[in-house]
Amino acid sequence: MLSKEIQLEVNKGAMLPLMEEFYTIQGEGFHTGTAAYFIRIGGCDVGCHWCDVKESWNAELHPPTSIDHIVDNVSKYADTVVVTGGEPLSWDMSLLTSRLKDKNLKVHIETSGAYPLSGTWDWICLSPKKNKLPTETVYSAAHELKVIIHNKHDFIFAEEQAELVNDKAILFLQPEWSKKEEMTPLIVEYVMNNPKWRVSLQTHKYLNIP
Ligand SMILES: C[S@@+](CC[C@H](N)C(=O)[O-])C[C@H]1O[C@@H](n2cnc3c(N)ncnc32)[C@H](O)[C@@H]1O
Ligand SMILES: Nc1nc2[nH]cc(C(=O)O)c2c(=O)[nH]1
Ligand code: SF4
Ligand SMILES: [Mg+2]
Repeated sequence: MLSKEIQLEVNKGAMLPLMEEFYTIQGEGFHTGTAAYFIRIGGCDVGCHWCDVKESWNAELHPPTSIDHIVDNVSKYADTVVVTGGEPLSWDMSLLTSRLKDKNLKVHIETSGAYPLSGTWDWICLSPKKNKLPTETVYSAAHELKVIIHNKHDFIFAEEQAELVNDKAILFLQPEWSKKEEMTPLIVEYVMNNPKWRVSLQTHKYLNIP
């Protein structure tokens, strides 16, 4: 249990349950191949059975960390920071993103969109999940839509989500890692037949980097 004082700071978004931070190459989606500093915030109740960071789900396992501390570390590295999780929109992202913007950083988010949008973002990657669908605020602001393909039905889900996202969003299909041998060839064929979509791979996993 957090003390009342710390809980208040977390509620304001002045402290956040930080799981890990690392400097790496963005592995997925539109910005694949570019250097970025990742901040992974704990806490997610969406429950994707194939999630590759289940250790992030329980926020209580990750120490509430002041955003000043988080921001001080970031600016030593690249000019782009990616906030991910867990589900970062479980928390109020306003204070964190405004501090990052004060440092002239480009601020990106990886989100399921399951909670209303908070914060100011240069790039929003929306990866919608069937279990807990995105809120309208995220559909309308997303810059890219990245749908994970774990089985054939996910192509139908992808088309439904493409109808709901704003029409400027760039559309990606990404194989679920444990099914990649089966799904990647289907994605390749699908994108050739439906060229409004692009392929996204988890390239960091092929490169053996974080
Ligand atoms: C771990 S999530 C954290 C951010 C947010 N909760 C979300 O789902 O967008 C980061 C990205 O990894 C993707 N992802 C998670 N597990 C995956 C897997 N097994 N295979 C492919 N992509 C995966 C998610 O869809 C999301 O785009
Ligand atoms: N290199 C690298 N790129 C990523 N893009 C999105 C990631 C995430 O977990 O949100 C991720 C990640 O964990 N590592
Ligand atoms: S929404 Fe993101 S962090 Fe949460 S379970 Fe799904 S993939 Fe994992
Ligand atoms: Mg990842």
